[in-house]
Amino acid sequence: MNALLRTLGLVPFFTQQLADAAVLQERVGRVMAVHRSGSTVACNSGDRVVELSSALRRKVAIARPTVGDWVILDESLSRIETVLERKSLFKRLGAGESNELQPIAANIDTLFIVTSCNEEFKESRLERYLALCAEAGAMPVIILTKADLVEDAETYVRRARKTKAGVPVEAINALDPASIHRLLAWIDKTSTVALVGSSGVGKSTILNTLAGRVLASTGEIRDDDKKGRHTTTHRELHLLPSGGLLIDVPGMRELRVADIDGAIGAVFDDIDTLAAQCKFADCRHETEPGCAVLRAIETGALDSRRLSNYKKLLRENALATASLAEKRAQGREFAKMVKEVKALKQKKGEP
Ligand SMILES: Nc1nc2c(ncn2[C@@H]2O[C@H](COP(=O)(O)OP(=O)(O)OP(=O)(O)O)[C@@H](O)[C@H]2O)c(=O)[nH]1
Ligand SMILES: [Zn+2]
Repeated sequence: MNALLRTLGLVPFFTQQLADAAVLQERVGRVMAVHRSGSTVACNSGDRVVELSSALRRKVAIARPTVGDWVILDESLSRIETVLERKSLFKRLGAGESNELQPIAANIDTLFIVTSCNEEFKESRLERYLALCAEAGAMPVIILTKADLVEDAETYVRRARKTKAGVPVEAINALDPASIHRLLAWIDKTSTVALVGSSGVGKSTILNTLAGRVLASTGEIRDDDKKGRHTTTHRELHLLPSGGLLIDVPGMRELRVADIDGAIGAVFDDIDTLAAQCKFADCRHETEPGCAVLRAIETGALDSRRLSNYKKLLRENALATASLAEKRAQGREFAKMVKEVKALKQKKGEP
């Protein structure tokens, strides 16, 4: 297989989808960035800014290419014709009118959930990210920055570990390159890692140190242009000198998602296991007698905060799922109406 494309993360999962070797050599590429004027696609012959084919433009948002996608270009290498099946996908429900699912980043193998060892640290936020990660199909790693500023970083590590059984947790000082380089253990040569986390937790610092150059501005005022901080606003894949790719995903915290109760359940499987022992099969773990979940809270085995957050995420998801279902039903109604009008016109002999 081609070395460059492999460096960009082209693994058998994608090559298996390509029947034609020539296409593989010439027309396959990875979407490195999406901007207003088009998408930057890296392929064998270099980077090109391309448009979407008219067929792709007509498709629903979720089927259109996003950063991280593997695509096939047309023969002139100026348009994306096909989006290959995705290994994983982060998506969100568009706000307001366009209440439809939009792709955020595709083919992410590992999600670095970045938070810091101070009052910014919140288990509930971690649980939300973990559910989004499970839904997308990526592997989570929790990164605790600013471990150098506290005496009890271990306390934060313990709290982070409790958000999901088995989730890896790394405490680092993002200002110390040696500390950051420990993260390379989680970045394979062909894997793609995304960074998420609140503003100021050290995402740009991690990105810049791993990339070995300044890609994103950090919170400090830069001497060279005195421009000061500007928050990362676009999503772009960066190739790391040590192998692997990294992307900063801004604004993922407010991702509204629907249809993810399975992924939420995967994060809170400890509560589901307890719930199986409740006296009533439909126990809501509120005031019911014989509730194993409430008993676990009483004995201190389970945090009441965790149960509240579980219920909150399920409620939010139910609301979003209902609005998405409504939108889909409206779409179907509209399509039916168009069909009926057409049939009527045909009957009347109108064009
Ligand atoms: N002492 C210490 N400072 C850190 C650490 N990580 C980040 N900082 C500092 O925290 C500030 C914010 O870091 P950034 O890397 O800009 O944070 P960010 O997550 O990229 O923020 P946004 O771009 O707003 O999303 C900078 O001044 C960093 O130098 C750490 O582990 N230890
Ligand atoms: Zn119960």
